[in-house]
Amino acid sequence: MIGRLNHVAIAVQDLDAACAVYRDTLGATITPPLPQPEHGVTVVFVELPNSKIELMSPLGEGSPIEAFVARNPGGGIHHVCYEVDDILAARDKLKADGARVLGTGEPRIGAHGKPVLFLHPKDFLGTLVELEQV
Ligand SMILES: C[C@@H](C(=O)O)C(=O)SCCNC(=O)CCNC(=O)[C@H](O)C(C)(C)COP(=O)(O)OP(=O)(O)OC[C@H]1O[C@@H](n2cnc3c(N)ncnc32)[C@H](O)[C@@H]1OP(=O)(O)O
Ligand SMILES: [Co+2]
Repeated sequence: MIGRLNHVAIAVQDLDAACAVYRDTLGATITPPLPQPEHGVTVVFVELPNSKIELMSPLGEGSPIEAFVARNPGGGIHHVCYEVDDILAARDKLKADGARVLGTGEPRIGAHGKPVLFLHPKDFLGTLVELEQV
């Protein structure tokens, strides 16, 4: 069901400092910061030849990454995002298998303008999983 790895996300408190690490120290190409108010984060993508790293910091009140960043003040890997062809079919299969789909259970538009859903980390080996329909 899952296809390519779309991105690995790293949550940080200070997005500028995180960008400096990837741009200046690691020599990567990064995109400009993109506020995602519906998701409560500001994101920057690090463009790699075979995938992407999503650097993100909390935006606004009640950000879903607030608690994670408080627990990991120096930053930490937050989620992995896999591509799927049909996000509703994937969701329905996962729900039937007992996986917890987060939020309302309805896909929302993510940072790439495509529908995304999140799956509870406790159901996937301690790793928060994002699905993106491509
Ligand atoms: C823009 C878009 C895009 O790419 O297009 C994005 O990525 S937006 C990316 C931001 N959006 C999201 O993450 C949306 C989905 N996420 C959520 O709804 C939330 O972050 C939850 C996954 C429900 C966690 O929320 P929160 O940390 O407030 O809950 P909590 O403190 O009660 O944590 C419950 C348990 O889950 C664990 N836990 C929490 N976040 C975790 C994570 N990222 N990875 C692994 N485990 C995690 C906690 O340690 C805790 O375990 P213990 O009970 O053992 O202590
Ligand atoms: Co993401």
